[in-house]
Amino acid sequence: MRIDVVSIFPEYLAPLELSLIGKARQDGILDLHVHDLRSFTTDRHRTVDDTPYGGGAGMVMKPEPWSQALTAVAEARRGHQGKPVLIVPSPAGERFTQALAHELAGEEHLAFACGRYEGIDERVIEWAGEHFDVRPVSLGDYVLNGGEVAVLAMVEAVGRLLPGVVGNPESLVEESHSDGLLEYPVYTKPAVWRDREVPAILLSGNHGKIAQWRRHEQFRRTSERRPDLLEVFDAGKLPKADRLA
Ligand SMILES: N#Cc1ccccc1Cn1ccc2ccc(-c3cc(N)[nH]n3)cc21
Repeated sequence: MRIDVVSIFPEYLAPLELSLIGKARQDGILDLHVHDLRSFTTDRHRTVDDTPYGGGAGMVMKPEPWSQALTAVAEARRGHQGKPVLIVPSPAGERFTQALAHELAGEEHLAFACGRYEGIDERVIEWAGEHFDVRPVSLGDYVLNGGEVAVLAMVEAVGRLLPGVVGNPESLVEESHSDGLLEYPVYTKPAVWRDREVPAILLSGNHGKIAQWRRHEQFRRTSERRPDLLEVFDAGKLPKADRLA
């Protein structure tokens, strides 16, 4: 997979050189390119923002540097099938979920446009639709100062799903949200720590009972912490009788 990220703070994406994503880049699984939006400006001051039409606080990102940057990104993949996906982090986007991470992990090429200030001139989003499948995406119902933090999270969530990135693919199966539920609690040595014991069932060696206990814990946790997920789960999946299977 190729990933292009455009930002006025390219150094914000440096953490993507570390750990599993960094190794995926070294292994050639992930081909990540970070572009400084200011390198696509033409004025002496390398201007990327201006005052908003209609007034209001803050500044808005100018359209022309973005069109130059995104054209360069689209041309980097010319000749490949279909339109690349352009993810535009935004408080006004569709919610980023594990399901969307899986969908994006199936793409050949992802581009991310990191806005700042009060956002990117809306005409860029409209124009970009000629060259990309444009997806405004929200990390959650809170406001960040820009798109970079959201891109770090999304690149990690998508990258770890690519074959060969996570050592044991089995670990991707039972984690939170993979089956619509939160994951069960995990424990390791010592068996007793500060007078707190590991649940005895986990030391029993009875794998059927352990699986049953873990499933029950998934439902208990999800019911306590994210009852909204249970509604979705119930609407779409197992009959109640199997819920604690
Ligand atoms: N746009 C905007 C905006 C609007 C009002 C106030 C502050 C901003 C800052 N901002 C500029 C770019 C940008 C990108 C993504 C987010 C973002 C995503 C999630 N999930 N929260 N915040 C915010 C971003």
